[in-house]
Amino acid sequence: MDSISSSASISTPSFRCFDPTSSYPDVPNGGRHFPKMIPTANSTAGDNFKTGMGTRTNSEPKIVNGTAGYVLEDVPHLTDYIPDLPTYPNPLQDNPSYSVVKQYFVNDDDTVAQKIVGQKNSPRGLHFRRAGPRQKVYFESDEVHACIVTCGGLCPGLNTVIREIVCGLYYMYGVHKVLGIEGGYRGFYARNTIPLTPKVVNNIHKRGGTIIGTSRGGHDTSKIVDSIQDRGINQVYIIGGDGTQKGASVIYEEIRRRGLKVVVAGIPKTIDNDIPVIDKSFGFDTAVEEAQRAINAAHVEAESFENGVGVVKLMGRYSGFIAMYATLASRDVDCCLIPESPFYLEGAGGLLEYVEKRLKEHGHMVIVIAEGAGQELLSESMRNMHQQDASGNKLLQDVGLWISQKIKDHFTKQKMAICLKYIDPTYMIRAIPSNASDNVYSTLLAHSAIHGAMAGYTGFTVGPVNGRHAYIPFHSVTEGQNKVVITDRMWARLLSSTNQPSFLDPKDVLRVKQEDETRTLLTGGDDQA
Ligand SMILES: Nc1ncnc2c1ncn2[C@@H]1O[C@H](COP(=O)(O)OP(=O)(O)OP(=O)(O)O)[C@@H](O)[C@H]1O
Ligand SMILES: O=P(O)(O)OC[C@H]1O[C@](O)(CO)[C@@H](O)[C@@H]1O
Ligand SMILES: [Mg+2]
Repeated sequence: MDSISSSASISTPSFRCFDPTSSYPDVPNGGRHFPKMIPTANSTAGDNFKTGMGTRTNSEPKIVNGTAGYVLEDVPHLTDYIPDLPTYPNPLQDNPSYSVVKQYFVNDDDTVAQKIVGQKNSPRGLHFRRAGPRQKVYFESDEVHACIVTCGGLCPGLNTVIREIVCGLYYMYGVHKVLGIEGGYRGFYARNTIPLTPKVVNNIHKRGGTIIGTSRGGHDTSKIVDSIQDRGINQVYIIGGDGTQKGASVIYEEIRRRGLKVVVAGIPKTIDNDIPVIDKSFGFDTAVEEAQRAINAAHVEAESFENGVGVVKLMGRYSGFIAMYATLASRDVDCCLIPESPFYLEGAGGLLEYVEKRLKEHGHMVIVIAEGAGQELLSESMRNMHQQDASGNKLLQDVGLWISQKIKDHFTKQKMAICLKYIDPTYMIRAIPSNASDNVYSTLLAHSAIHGAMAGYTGFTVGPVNGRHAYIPFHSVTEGQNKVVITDRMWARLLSSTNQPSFLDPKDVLRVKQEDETRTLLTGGDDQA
């Protein structure tokens, strides 16, 4: 990367740090004491955010500009705020399994492009630091005290990620101290910890759920970092969705503010596949596969009865990827409804007209609906717009029940007998163990996170970008949401496979296209294949 010049916005140390284990009576914090910090000249840079300890300062994004429109969105490193840290040779170089690999270590300058489709004169665009083992590490094996926490909803593969962090640290880096934090973020200060060894985690990948438990809500940054500091933890692996990664980001900022040699590594989890930048989230494939079983049941029921209608509700709060992929894979679905594509019931081109047409032509039909679809149509009485869960996520009404009732009411009025079966497999598709490909994917995620942490990178989420694993700054994955783009080819494929109406008039199509163009310009990413 000789041609690359650093821009002025590269973050520089905000604090000089002292021994994290010592305490100073002159730094009060609710009766506890933290290592003394000396703010440096640029410690006021960045945006302010509030936590339990008052107004704090966010570190700035690390942006590196190169030639021909090359931009690197880099991740923080411990040496950004703790200069002169000693380094050690990577123990992997003596590992018999890995020493045979030609060029095992990743070149420090390697980056991964977010946009891989280009034209002759198009700018090179956004890049992320390539994940993988480095020649030098910033921790000695017996110095590492790692912890793992899982937050948010369940997802197939959670146990595999936990297993592979424990085994990877143990077998690749000789790290023997790993703690499981019980019950999500609040577990740091309100629950017990579980020592995790390769023996404890040996068989857990065959089970659904998470052996260390999870929760929503309960994110008290100060208490979490106090607990990290008190326990002498110096590598924090945080597995969770968009909310969790936001939580990880503020934990990282607080750790940095205190000047601690503690890395924070996020592993993105969400069966909804709604985390931006990364290709796909782990557990998604498994969930889609399981959803097929529900669709299959709905189809068998529907085709066995006169005017049979099968309705299947699948997860997907804001993003309809599970519904879209399950529909495309199944080929038995006549209509797929997702949050990104508004629809209407009555009148010409509406859903009820389509159901009637389909029943008259085929005698049966299957509808797949994502839980977040059509929420705006639910009547006021059914809506609970202001209800939220413990993490502040909007609570949704059961759109599957609602749409089933609307279809029944319509055909009662038409005096046409139908036989409707509603299947709600919601939790079944996320409470199962991961399939083979998600197991392998989860293993790679865990390994990428470990390599990054050992190499001193921090404040990052790991994930594949165009097939290559990369370290991605938290803000890149928390500032947006991955959604089905209904003007891209994948949704068109779906429409052509189901033959359903698009429910859009030409004006809507134009508006949606314009929104998508703005999105592509802002993110610099490619359209959905
Ligand atoms: N803005 C935020 N700042 C700090 N912590 C947050 C924030 N949003 C959510 N969290 C914390 O992250 C944890 C998980 O959040 P949430 O319940 O939204 O699940 P998630 O990680 O988004 O996963 P899922 O995909 O299941 O929704 C909770 O403990 C919550 O308190
Ligand atoms: O009932 P819970 O645990 O809040 O989870 C439901 C939500 O979790 C998700 O699966 C995301 O993890 C959403 O699709 C769904 O709305
Ligand atoms: Mg979420």
